Amino acid sequence: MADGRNAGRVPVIALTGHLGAGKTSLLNHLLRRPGARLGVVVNDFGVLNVDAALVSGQVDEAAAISGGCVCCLDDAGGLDDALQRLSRPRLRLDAILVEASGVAEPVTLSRLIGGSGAGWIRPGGLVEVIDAVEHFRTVDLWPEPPARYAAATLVVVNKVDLLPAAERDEVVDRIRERVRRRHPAVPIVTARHGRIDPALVFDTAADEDPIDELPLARLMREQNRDHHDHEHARAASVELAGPVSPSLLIDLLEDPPTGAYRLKGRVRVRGSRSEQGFLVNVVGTLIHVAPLPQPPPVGELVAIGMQLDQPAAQRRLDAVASAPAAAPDTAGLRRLRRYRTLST
Ligand SMILES: Nc1nc2c(ncn2[C@@H]2O[C@H](COP(=O)(O)OP(=O)(O)OP(=O)(O)O)[C@@H](O)[C@H]2O)c(=O)[nH]1
Repeated sequence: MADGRNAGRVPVIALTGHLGAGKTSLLNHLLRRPGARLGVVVNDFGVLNVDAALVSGQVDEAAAISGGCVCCLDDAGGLDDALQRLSRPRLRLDAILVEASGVAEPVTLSRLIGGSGAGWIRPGGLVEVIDAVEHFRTVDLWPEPPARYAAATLVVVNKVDLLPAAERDEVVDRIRERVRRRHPAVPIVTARHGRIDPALVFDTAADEDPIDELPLARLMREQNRDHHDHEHARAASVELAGPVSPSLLIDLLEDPPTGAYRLKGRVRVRGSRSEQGFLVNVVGTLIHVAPLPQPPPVGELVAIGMQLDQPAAQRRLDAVASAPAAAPDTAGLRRLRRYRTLST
């Protein structure tokens, strides 16, 4: 999605989890992924605990919040300032990652990001990292599952390598069951050292991206080609040669294909006078619709998820691509504009 950088707001993704759950490991893993320009906000008293080479190579500007936990600051001024700085268009970031301190409250943090008036950003999801070994001793201690599960758009059950092999499935199932009780639809993946597929979290460069735009990315991509350290997400995509039906598009955004964690696209719709372009993004239940300066000559829709039912997702995307959109669909346009208004 080459012009997404210029047209869309920068997604802000929060990484939360109890002390020592593996947030920094997950952050480092994401930063190691070539092909994305990332900004990082940590509220760890200014200590950016990532490899210095990675920071200088891939992160354009790191903003650190001092003064403790972001969600405890009176006016969240620290977070807003950091997001303001990192979302400046000249940085052309693909995503901003906020690593919360181990005591941050995910529900509050998610509200702070969602309600932030800072810069050109949009909420990009909240990844809750769970320590599979310590979880029932530290976080999930009461009969009711913790409220923090409800704020997550993705749950990563980390440190599964430290569970005795004979107990692994049982413990992971128990965590899954507790999370599901609070948040039935949230995707849950397991990981070692936070190694999840970065495609779940942000857009990464495709092999066909121009070499001079992302030289470092290309280099690392080539180096990493045969080095698979995580399970890959599945994806389905479709090219949109013509305008789409806004009603069908919104139906898709509100009820994504089974197993789709992210859905994104650039589309053209027919208005009463002219065609308009929109950038759409779904993460979990977050829907974001932004106008594009120009309708894209050719659009696309992409669905991504670890447990994506790929053939079913392909059928849903193909249905949007092939449905006739000859006449302006007034009711659909109204629904699309409502999301656009909610997204600003
Ligand atoms: N064996 C194993 N160790 C892990 C895994 N993930 C993280 N660790 C280790 O656990 C420790 C804590 O991991 P971090 O990534 O620093 O955790 P954190 O959530 O950022 O910690 P705080 O910032 O202190 O809250 C580090 O020593 C990691 O190397 C994992 O999946 N397996």
